[in-house]
Amino acid sequence: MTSPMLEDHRLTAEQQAVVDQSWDARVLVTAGAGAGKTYTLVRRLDALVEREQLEAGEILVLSFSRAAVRELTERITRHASGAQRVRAQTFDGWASALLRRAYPDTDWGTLAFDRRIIAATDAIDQGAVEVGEHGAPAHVVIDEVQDLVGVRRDMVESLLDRFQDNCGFTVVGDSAQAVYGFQVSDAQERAEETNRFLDWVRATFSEDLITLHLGDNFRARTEAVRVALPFGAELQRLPRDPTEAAKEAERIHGDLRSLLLTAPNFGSLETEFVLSALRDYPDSTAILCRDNGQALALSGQLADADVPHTLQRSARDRSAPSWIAELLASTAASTLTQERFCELLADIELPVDSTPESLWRSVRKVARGVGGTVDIAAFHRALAEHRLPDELAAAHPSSLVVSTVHRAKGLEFDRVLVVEPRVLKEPRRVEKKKYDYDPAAEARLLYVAMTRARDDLYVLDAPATWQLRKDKRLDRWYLGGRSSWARNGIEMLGDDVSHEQPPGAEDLHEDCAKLLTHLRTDIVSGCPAELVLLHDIPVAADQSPPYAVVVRGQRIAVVSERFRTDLARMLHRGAHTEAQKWPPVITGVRVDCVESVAGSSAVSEHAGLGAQGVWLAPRLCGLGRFQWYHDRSSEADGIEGDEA
Ligand SMILES: Nc1ncnc2c1ncn2[C@@H]1O[C@H](COP(=O)(O)OP(=O)(O)OP(=O)(O)O)[C@@H](O)[C@H]1O
Repeated sequence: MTSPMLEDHRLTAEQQAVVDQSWDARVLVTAGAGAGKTYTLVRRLDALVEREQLEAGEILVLSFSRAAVRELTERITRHASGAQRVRAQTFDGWASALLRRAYPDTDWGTLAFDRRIIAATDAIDQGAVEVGEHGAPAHVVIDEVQDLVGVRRDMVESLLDRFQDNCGFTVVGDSAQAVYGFQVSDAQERAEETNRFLDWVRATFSEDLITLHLGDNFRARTEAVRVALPFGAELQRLPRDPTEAAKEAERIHGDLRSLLLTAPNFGSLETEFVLSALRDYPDSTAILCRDNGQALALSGQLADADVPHTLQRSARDRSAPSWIAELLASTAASTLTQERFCELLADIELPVDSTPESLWRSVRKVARGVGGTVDIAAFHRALAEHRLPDELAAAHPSSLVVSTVHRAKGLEFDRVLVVEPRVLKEPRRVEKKKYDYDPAAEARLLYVAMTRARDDLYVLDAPATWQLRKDKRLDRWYLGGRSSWARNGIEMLGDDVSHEQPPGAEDLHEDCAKLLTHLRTDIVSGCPAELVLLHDIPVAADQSPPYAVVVRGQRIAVVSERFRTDLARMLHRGAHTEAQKWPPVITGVRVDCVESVAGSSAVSEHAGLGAQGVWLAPRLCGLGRFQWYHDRSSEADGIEGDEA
């Protein structure tokens, strides 16, 4: 998505002013969309290392999402010179690493994300940062501060507060792009969160805070994609009073929507002409949706029409690329030198845009061995504990991405198709004029969507999604039907495939090594898959029976306990006399990628894969559709009519 940005740009005077501040300066940078905030940050990192002589480890770079961190890391690799070793991390990634270092005996992996952040805030207050590997930071850089709300805001405030005597910072944000307020569930608290971090920075560091603004827009290369930019300033200035702000935001949303509807209409994904226009485009395209239900529906339509694309994952959905398992399985050594590491990678297919050297740098961040080597046991542990550096764990996007606007924040594409937004309705008066949606969030989302394009902005017909709903208990979308109890499909998530054993190990007749070769060589992203019921006996009282993951008639994995439990909860209809029925086949599933999995060496050895304790497994995505009859020709009846 950002690959065209290989060139180094000449900084504007405003950008240069950010870069030129000394290491101990407290700098707040505000700017609209596409003003070059992230780009300027990378150049600032260079200056901090080269001119201000800070060590890479003394600079803490934090951002909200893995996509943003990947973006920052890619830009550091491309544009930075001195700052090559500076490491950007998500707030959650940094907090987890801090806790593991400070309290190595606690199993932090079992704690919910927000609880970990709260524990990390406590750890900061107890002095855990100072005693860590790099000690107190000399400079903290934070991108996207507008999304710093709730417990994460508390954590960063504690951090800056604690080190304020001897630490500079550069915080960068655009309040017009604050779209993660929903992390705070209470509506009143959420309204109070808007601009709260920025207000805190201004109040706490009022004496020497340097406030700078970037006024240009460099992303938009055509007039057509600049239409939304003037609304940035209006969104930044929303009134403080919640009722007034809601009214104003509703007006802005209406204006943005009208403008979008004047953009060329791309049509509907049901038209062959539209599908081929997506297939044949050589540069990057994003289809931006209001919610994941729309994204699932559109991605399903593209998959049915064989249009290659990626469904953008959630920021928390981490997967480890397949080269890691292949590398670890290819050596019995306990440490690797850079030379040996690169030599082993020569025979392994690597992700686009990465080199053995860039991967070496990333791996060394979590598996530093003595004498400049990589420690294999530490690398294995990082893989098993899901704490690979963010840039390794983020999925590499394809040239066509279907994403929610939330997941596309901070990214840019040559061509953007925004799904036609709904008209915001008058507030329902049920609860004293309270809105059942957040008008300011809706307006900001539309602004973010309309400012992602470099060249072309289109409006895309909204797909029919009335049957798609979210099961909040499970945090999954499902395909409903006319009756409220209808359940005709289930959203596939990243951890729906069992990682307990290597694929095939549960079946004594299967040759696991052969199956892994099949996964490595024949299974590609986007492969259609189905889930096939293995037998009718539930694995446990609260779980469904097991399902096999089948691609082109071959079983390549089995589903996880999480999937079986969620399916059982989704299909359970309370006390009734009939025996629970399970869909014999679930179709419409796709392979998102083939990923690396770390497990016990005894398990891998037992499966005939050697003692390294690593293997490959498919990762699934898409909307699985329940086929209640073995006869596939009755698929349509199954989807609409047969409520489980
Ligand atoms: N001085 C410059 N001259 C030319 N292009 C620039 C300059 N600064 C940044 N750019 C380019 O402008 C585009 C937008 O920059 P960037 O993504 O850093 O903006 P941003 O403010 O972080 O965007 P947003 O907040 O909307 O995500 C990038 O392609 C970047 O390479």
